[in-house]
Amino acid sequence: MSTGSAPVRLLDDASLTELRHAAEEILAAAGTSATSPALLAAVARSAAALGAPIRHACRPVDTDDGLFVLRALAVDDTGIGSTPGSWATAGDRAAVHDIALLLLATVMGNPLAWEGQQDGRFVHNIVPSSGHERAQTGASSSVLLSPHTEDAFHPGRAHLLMLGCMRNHDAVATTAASICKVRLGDEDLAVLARPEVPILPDDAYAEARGFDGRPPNVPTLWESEDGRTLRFDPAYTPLDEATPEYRAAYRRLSEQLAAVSTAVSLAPGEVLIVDNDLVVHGRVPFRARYDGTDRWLKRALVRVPGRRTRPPAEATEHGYGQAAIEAHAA
Ligand SMILES: O=C(O)CCC(=O)C(=O)O
Ligand SMILES: [Fe+2]
Repeated sequence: MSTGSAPVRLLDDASLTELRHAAEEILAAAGTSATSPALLAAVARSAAALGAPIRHACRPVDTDDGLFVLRALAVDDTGIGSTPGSWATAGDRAAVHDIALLLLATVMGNPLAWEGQQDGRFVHNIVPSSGHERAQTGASSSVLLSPHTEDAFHPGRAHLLMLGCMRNHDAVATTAASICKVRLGDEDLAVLARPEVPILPDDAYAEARGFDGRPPNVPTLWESEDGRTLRFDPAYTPLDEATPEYRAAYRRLSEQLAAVSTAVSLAPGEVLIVDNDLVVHGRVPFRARYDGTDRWLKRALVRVPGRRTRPPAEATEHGYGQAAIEAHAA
């Protein structure tokens, strides 16, 4: 792993003021960043009125890194208050940043929420939580969060993942590895395009994990109309059910991804945008503080209308009974 030099996109002062005012106005009217039809309508209206420099900064990923960092609203470390001890107690803390993230997400595409995750909110709080130190979810800390496609178990998963940093005193890095940088032989590519094993719902989805339908087998890597696409989550893939040939190809893919992995240590106000079809992300281990000064990220998920990266067979998957909710009507 190397310390990354992620492409950085800046916003000029006028655009930052524009974004902040838009977010503050919506928050003042709604009084909360929790999901409501009125909030989503206000976000849609306001996002449509944002100026050209913001739109330009939100253009699609345009390098082989499959990601970029956007310097968005400055974060007032005192003003946002202490880091919540879990997503469940975060409520409306730093809500203006929730709405700014939702505005940017709406410029990039259509924000996505899950009925079974974080109360159906469109912006999630990612903080280390006591008792979850070793989990393979955003709430963990002391273990490596393995590289994964976000919500890989589901056909409605996001095209883009956004991680906005509120606080990160220990410079804990998010990891990212792009399939564009991986070199695999034709044989491995062909093997990994076969649907041989399922990807099971991760621990953040209690209800989906109890779903009693048969898990569909899915490909790991394929060529789509819009290029090579990856769907990868080794921590939730029962590889022992795959053929030795598949396991070997999967191992080579994992090794290659590890070799090209970069570390992005976000500073407050920075938003990491990851293309979820090209890049797997994770996080290095760290020691949680549990004193109100812990690392704190805001996460948004985005569907990009018109993307042709998903195989037609995904349309028949049950998604383990989980409903993906899009913020704005198509
Ligand atoms: O904490 C991080 O840097 C990434 C966590 C993660 O995988 C996520 O929020 O989806
Ligand atoms: Fe993730």
